[in-house]
Amino acid sequence: MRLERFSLRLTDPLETANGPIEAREGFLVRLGRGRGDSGDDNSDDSDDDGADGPASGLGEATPLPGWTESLDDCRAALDDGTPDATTPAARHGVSLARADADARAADERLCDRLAAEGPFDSAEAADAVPVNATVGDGTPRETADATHDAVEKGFDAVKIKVGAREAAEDEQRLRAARDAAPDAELRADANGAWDRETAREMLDSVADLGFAYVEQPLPAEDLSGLASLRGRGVGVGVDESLASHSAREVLAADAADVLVLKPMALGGPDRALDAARAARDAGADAVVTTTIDAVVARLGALHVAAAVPDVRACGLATGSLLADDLAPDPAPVRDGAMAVPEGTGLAGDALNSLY
Ligand SMILES: O=C(O)CCC(=O)c1ccccc1C(=O)O
Ligand SMILES: [Mg+2]
Repeated sequence: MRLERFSLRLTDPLETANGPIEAREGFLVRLGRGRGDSGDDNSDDSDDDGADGPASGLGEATPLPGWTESLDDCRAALDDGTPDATTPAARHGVSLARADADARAADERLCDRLAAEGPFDSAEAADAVPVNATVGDGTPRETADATHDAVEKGFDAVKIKVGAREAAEDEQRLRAARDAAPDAELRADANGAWDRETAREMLDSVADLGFAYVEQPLPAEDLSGLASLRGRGVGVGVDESLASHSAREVLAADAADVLVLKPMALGGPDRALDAARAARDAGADAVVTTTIDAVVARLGALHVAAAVPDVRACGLATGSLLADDLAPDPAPVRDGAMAVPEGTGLAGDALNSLY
C-alpha cells in the first residue's frame, strides 16, 4: 500500500454552524498489484507495493474532525495497518481501494459489484444518481440567489446550511429560498446548532414552507430530542449522530426519518451500504453524501449511492467546492445528476494518471 498526502483548498469556505470548512487534507491510497482480492489484513507490507507498476486499486482517506479521526490519527492507522471503527477515514481509504481492485479484477463497475455483494438484493446498480446543490450560510438575499442559481443549473433538490445565525434570520433565509425555488425539494442542515425549543419552532416553520427534512437539528448526542421532533410535518435527518452511534442505535431510538451517510465518516463503502439497508429495513430513507472529498472518495460515494435502490437526491455535488483536485472529475454534475463513469472499478480508464 502506498500513501500520498494531499491538501486541497476550497474555492470559497463552506460556512456551517460549526464554522467554515476551508481545506481538505488527506491521503490517496494505492493498493499494490496482486493484492486486490486477497482481503488480507497484512496486505500493506511495503515489498508488495507495486512501486514499479500501476496500482490495482485506489482509495482515499480524508479525515474531517467532528465526523472522523484527526489527520495524525488517520496517518498512524494507515501506517500501522490497523484502521478500525475509531479511524473511519483510514478504514475508508483501505476499504475503497480493495473494493476498487476487486471490481477491476472482476471487470465490473464498482457499483455493480457493491450491488451484487451488498445488503440489497439487487443485482444491478443505477447508471446515474440525482444530487442536491449545497448552499452555505449567507444573507437571505444571498441564499435566495444561490438557490435560484442551483435550480437554473438543473438541480431539483437544494440543501441550505442553517444554524450559523439567529433562528429568526434563518427563517427569513429559508422563506427566501422557497420563494426563489417554489418547486424544488428543499432541505436544511443545522449541523447540531439548535436547542430543543429552537429546533421545534424552526421545524414548524419549515414544515409550512414544505421543506423535506432538516439535517441534525439538535446536537449529535440528543437522540431522544431528535425522536421528539419527528412527526411535525418535516423529516428529521441525522448526520453527526452517526459518528458516535451506529445506524441501528439511531433507528432503534426512532431518532431519524433520513440517515445522512458519509462513507468517509462511516468507515467505507461497505459500512455505508449496511447503514442504508438498516435505514430501509426500519422504514427510513438514506442519502449518501461526502465530507467534501477529493475525486476518488467522491466517486466511491457515487458508486455507493448507485447501489442503493431508488436513492433520493444525494449530497455528492461537492466537487465544485474544491479549488483543485487530484484528477479531472470523471463524473461531473449535469442537470442535477451524476452519471456513473463507464468502465470497471471507480472510473474505467479515466483515473489512469492516479494508479
Ligand atoms: O450534503 C451535502 O449537500 C454536502 C455535504 C455537506 O453538507 C457536508 C460537507 C462536509 C462536512 C459536513 C457536511 C454536512 O452534511 O454537514
Ligand atoms: Mg450534515
